[in-house]
Amino acid sequence: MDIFDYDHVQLLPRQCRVNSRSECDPSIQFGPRRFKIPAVPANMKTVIDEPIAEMLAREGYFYVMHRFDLDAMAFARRMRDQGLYVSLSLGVQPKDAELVLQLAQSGLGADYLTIDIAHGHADAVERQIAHIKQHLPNAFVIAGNVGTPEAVLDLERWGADATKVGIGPGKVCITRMKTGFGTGGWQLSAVKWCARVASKPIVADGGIRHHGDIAKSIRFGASMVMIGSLFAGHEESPGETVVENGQRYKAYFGSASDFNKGERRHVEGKRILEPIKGHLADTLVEMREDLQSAISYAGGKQLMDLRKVNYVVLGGENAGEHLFF
Ligand SMILES: NC(=O)C1=CN([C@@H]2O[C@H](COP(=O)(O)OP(=O)(O)OC[C@H]3O[C@@H](n4cnc5c(N)ncnc54)[C@H](OP(=O)(O)O)[C@@H]3O)[C@@H](O)[C@H]2O)C=CC1
Ligand SMILES: Nc1nc2c(ncn2[C@@H]2O[C@H](COP(=O)(O)O)[C@@H](O)[C@H]2O)c(=O)[nH]1
Repeated sequence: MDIFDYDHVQLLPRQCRVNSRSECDPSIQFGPRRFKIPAVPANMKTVIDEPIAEMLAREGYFYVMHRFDLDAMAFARRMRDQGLYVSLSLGVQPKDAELVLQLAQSGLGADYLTIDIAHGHADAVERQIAHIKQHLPNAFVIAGNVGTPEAVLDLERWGADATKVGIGPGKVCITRMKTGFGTGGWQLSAVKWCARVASKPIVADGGIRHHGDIAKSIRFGASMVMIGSLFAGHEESPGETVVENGQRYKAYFGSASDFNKGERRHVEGKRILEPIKGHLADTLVEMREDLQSAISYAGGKQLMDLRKVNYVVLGGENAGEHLFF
């Protein structure tokens, strides 16, 4: 099995087929909608809040609202009142099953539902998918997180419309250190191996440190990329603003950290500070432009042309063994 992560891989250019990068289209059809870019801010409390969700929905980006201390029904109603799509997160507790019933009975429904727990290859996820499919059959269900092809096959068989791949590669993850498990350090390979067996879209979740990592995720089979830290340090980000030595930061903490949970039980996340790098809208534009450039290097015009390029794996004893022409 090839083992590599984002920093170990570089994509190889193919002859350019456009006169301007503006001819390259990085949009993606994901479930019932098409979005400007294949990237979504992580459904974490220090990454997304209601104003950011509204902005993303209005501007043609994908969003997944977090599920912590949120009145999800009120949020869904406000989105519907503005003619915006509804994309919520769910756990696997009775209150999450109850929310599905409330969304169905109120007629609000949901366009996207993301079942998002630490160990998504679980009976509780199978039950939750079945519950959603029974009561909200039109909702596009993303389920995770998982880190193996076997898990992807099971979640798809259970009815998930997309699976989210990534156990422990996140910047505020400590799962690997606390439990010894995960895809941290080889997330891109995990995406590749999961995508090989998948018959439905894969969401690559965690470990993205540069915009080019989005193109790499697409190359290895992802259709959407979930990103926490790169989105957490903006003026609009919901985390607390902290000033240290004249530099402004936003707090970014894991959903399984004691900061999010409010208790020290099964803590698998930490808190860090992300330097504030400007406005979210500007980063989204830059991400789109960088993807347009990437598609042009791929010798293509569409996002999926990225899948056609060769790559090299740098460094290590396997260096040079992965030149696929
Ligand atoms: N991508 C990643 O690597 C990780 C992401 N996270 C994120 O943190 C948030 C909180 O996660 P989580 O604690 O799962 O959410 P929840 O607190 O909603 O827990 C989900 C349910 O699954 C149970 N559960 C959790 N982990 C396991 C496990 N390893 N084996 C069996 N049962 C388990 C929990 O019970 P009990 O608590 O009693 O065990 C609980 O009933 C989520 O958004 C999740 O995505 C968390 C860790 C890793
Ligand atoms: N192991 C943990 N993973 C977590 C926690 N909170 C969130 N996450 C995951 O991280 C990604 C974001 O990763 P990044 O590298 O882009 O910052 C997020 O989408 C979750 O899947 C946590 O407490 N522990």
